[in-house]
Order: sequence, then structure tokens, then C-alpha cells
Amino acid sequence: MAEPPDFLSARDVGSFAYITMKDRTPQILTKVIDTLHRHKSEFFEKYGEVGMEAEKKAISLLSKLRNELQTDKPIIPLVDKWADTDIWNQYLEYQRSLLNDSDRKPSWFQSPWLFVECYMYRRIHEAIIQSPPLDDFDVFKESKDQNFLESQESVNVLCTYLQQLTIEDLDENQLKDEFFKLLQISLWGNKCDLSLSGGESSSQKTDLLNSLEDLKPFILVNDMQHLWSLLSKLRKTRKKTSIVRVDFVLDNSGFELITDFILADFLLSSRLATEIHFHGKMIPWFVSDTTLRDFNWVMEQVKHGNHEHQAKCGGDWEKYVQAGRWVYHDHVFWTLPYAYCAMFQVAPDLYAELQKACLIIFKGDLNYRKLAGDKKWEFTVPFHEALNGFHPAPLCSIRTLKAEIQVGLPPGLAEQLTASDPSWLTTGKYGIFQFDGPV
Ligand SMILES: O=P(O)(O)OC[C@@]1(O)O[C@H](CO)[C@@H](O)[C@@H]1O
Ligand SMILES: [Mn+2]
Repeated sequence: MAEPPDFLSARDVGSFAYITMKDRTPQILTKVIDTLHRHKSEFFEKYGEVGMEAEKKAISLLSKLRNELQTDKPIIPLVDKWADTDIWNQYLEYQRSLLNDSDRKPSWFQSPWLFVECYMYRRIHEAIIQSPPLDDFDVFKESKDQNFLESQESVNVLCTYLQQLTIEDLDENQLKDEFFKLLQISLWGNKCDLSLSGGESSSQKTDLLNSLEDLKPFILVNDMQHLWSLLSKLRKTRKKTSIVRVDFVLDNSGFELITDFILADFLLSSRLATEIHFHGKMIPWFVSDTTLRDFNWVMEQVKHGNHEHQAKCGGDWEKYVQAGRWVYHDHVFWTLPYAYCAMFQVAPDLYAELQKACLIIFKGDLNYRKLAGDKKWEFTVPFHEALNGFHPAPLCSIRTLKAEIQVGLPPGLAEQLTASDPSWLTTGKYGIFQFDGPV
């Protein structure tokens, strides 16, 4: 049996992991510190002197974190008392145990990229929760909200499109075409990712609907037909009362979340699904990832949008939530450093929850990295193999490529792309619909 591949790591000088840890993560930390500086007077108005002290403390903790990162210091245990502190510190012990035959310690540039990048965002959370009364301040809220507000034109176009779809008049082929269109909208909505842009604005400005044909050549793995076969068969065969549940493991808030809401709405209106479960993050994560506050805020904004079709969508979506047809979950596992092949052991309750789904959609690049264990797989390794036993239900990754990991490609394609577009793995320009399940 061949040795399992190594993990992506900043140890590989010049790799995307290396560039992210060397350049992008310090930039993200600097933006977080600047955000706290810019809210100084707000903290004073709200909390007086205590607020000023808290802001100073959070900034000093974050500056210390940035220095540790930039000087490749050893990774240190978390000292806060939060729901997952022990799990994180056990994981750090595990990383230490992997090195026990050497004097090396887990560090920012020596340890697996997935671990240290997740750890950085968890240390940001530690700095905030150790600085009451700022302990529920979302340092990324501004940029997530700005991404949504700057994408209003595109949001209007998509809400209008959805409202003008007369789904009941569509035949099977037309329904499939619309399903494929909205899947692609959800895919390309993943390009707007603030952690890739280091927090710079990445809102959606172009009209995606009219760009889908032009973007098709950039879809490297296209398993949309499998999704259609799975859901349309269930639609035909299910009993009136049976449940067809589709789970979205969400990625970014803002425009991407809207594209997921639009797809989820279509799944219910077309009766391709009867209920949707969304999985968000318990804490602010990778700059733009969706938290419960973001989920509710975006829905509120759309409901009170100054555009009739947006408002109609927002009203419908609120009704789905109230009727229990859209359900939001935020399990702590999603903000741990584990690859998903560890979920059955580490979070059996979540694994059991996902097993209730007929289809699980994993949005975005970080989810893909965790599905495939953030390993340096050969590009032609089957997706099923890279999942390493993670099969709670039929699943599909919908992801634009922003990290040097991709499996399930036909022989020769990776080489062809490297020759024609050397940064094809990391710019978000290419995307996949990669399915694992019965075909
Ligand atoms: O999961 P998303 O939001 O699609 O992208 C997240 C991500 O690609 O952004 C960072 C910068 O490339 C990576 O470290 C991480 O995987
Ligand atoms: Mn993200």
C-alpha cells in the first residue's frame, strides 16, 4: 500500500501555503487590529474606560499572535475557557506526539497548513473572548456586511430571476436547466472570498447570470448531472409525506450566502427537496465564513431590501425558517482543525445528523481541503479515495480552487492547466462540482 501523501504545509517554501502564512495571514491580523483601532470611540461610548482597556488588551494579544506567526514560534495551548479549548489543546498534543522522535515542536511554518491556519482564527477568537466586554465583537462583521451591501445590484438580478421563474410551468428538461444555472451561480458565488483577498473587498459586481456560458470552460469537474439524477429520481419516487433533505455546509456570508439561499429556495419550490439544513460557523472564521448572526442579518437585509423581488425573497425565506423547512445548525466541529474523515470519531452526533440528508453540499475551498484531508494528492486520485472513509450521505463539493489541492481529474488535465495557467489552483478562476455517492 503506497504511503499516504504529505500534508500541505508552509514548510514548502514558495508553496501557496507558505505564501498564505508568510504574507496573507499577517495582513489579515493587521486588518483585524486596524478594525479594533477604528472602533475605539464606539467602545468608549458603549462601555466607557472599560471598553478602552478591553480594546487595548485585544490589540496586544493580537499583536503578540502576529509576532509568533511571523517568527515561526512554537504553537502554544489555548488559555481561554471555551467550549472547544480542551479539544484544541488535545489536538496540539497530538501534533506534538507526531514529532516526538525529534526536538522539533509544532510551529507555524513546520506544521500542517490546515492546522495552523485554523488555529490562527481560533486564536483571534481567544483574543476577543479574553477582552470583555468586547467578547462578542465580530472582527470580520464589517467586511462581510460590506461584501453584501456592495453586491446589491447582483442580488437584485438574482432575486428577480428567481421570482420570475414560473417553476410549475417548466417541463423536466427546463427544470434541469434552471437547476444547473442556479448550481453554477452558487459555484461562482464562492469566488467572493475575503480570506483570499486578505479582507479586501471581493463583492460581486458583474451579472453572473449572463456570464455562465463564458465560465463553463473553467469548470474542471462537472458532476451536476449526478445531482439532478439523485434529486429528480427522489422527486418522482418519494411518497407525498416523505422527506427529501438537502444539507448545505455553508461557506462565505454576503453574496455567496445569497446564491446559496436562491438555490435552496429553488430546491423547495421545485419540490426537488422538502427541507434544507444549513451548517454555519460557531465563531468568526476565515474572514468571510457565515455565522448565525450573518445568516440572520443577510435574511433581514433582503426582507427589508429596497427592491420588490428582494423583499419577496426575504419574506419567503423567513417563512421557510419559521415553518422549519429551513433549519440552521452550527456545530463546534466546523471550526476545529480536523479533516472530515475524523468526524465520525470526533463528532459522532454531527456525523449522525449529516446521515439524515439525501444530499450534502459542501461549499467552498476550505471545506474541500477538509474533505480531502489537505493532502498533496496526485491530481488523478479518485475523490472517493481522498475522502478517506467520510461518506455520511451522497455529497458534492461546490468549490472554486483557492488552494493547491485537487483530486479526481482525468490524466493530463493538471499538466495542461499548469502549462497554460500556472496559478490555476489558487486564483478562484476554476471551479468544480465533485460528487461522491451512488451513481
Ligand atoms: O473556503 P473558501 O472561503 O472558499 O476559501 C478559504 C481559503 O481558500 O482562503 C484561504 C486563502 O486562500 C485559504 O487558506 C482557504 O482555504
Ligand atoms: Mn470561506
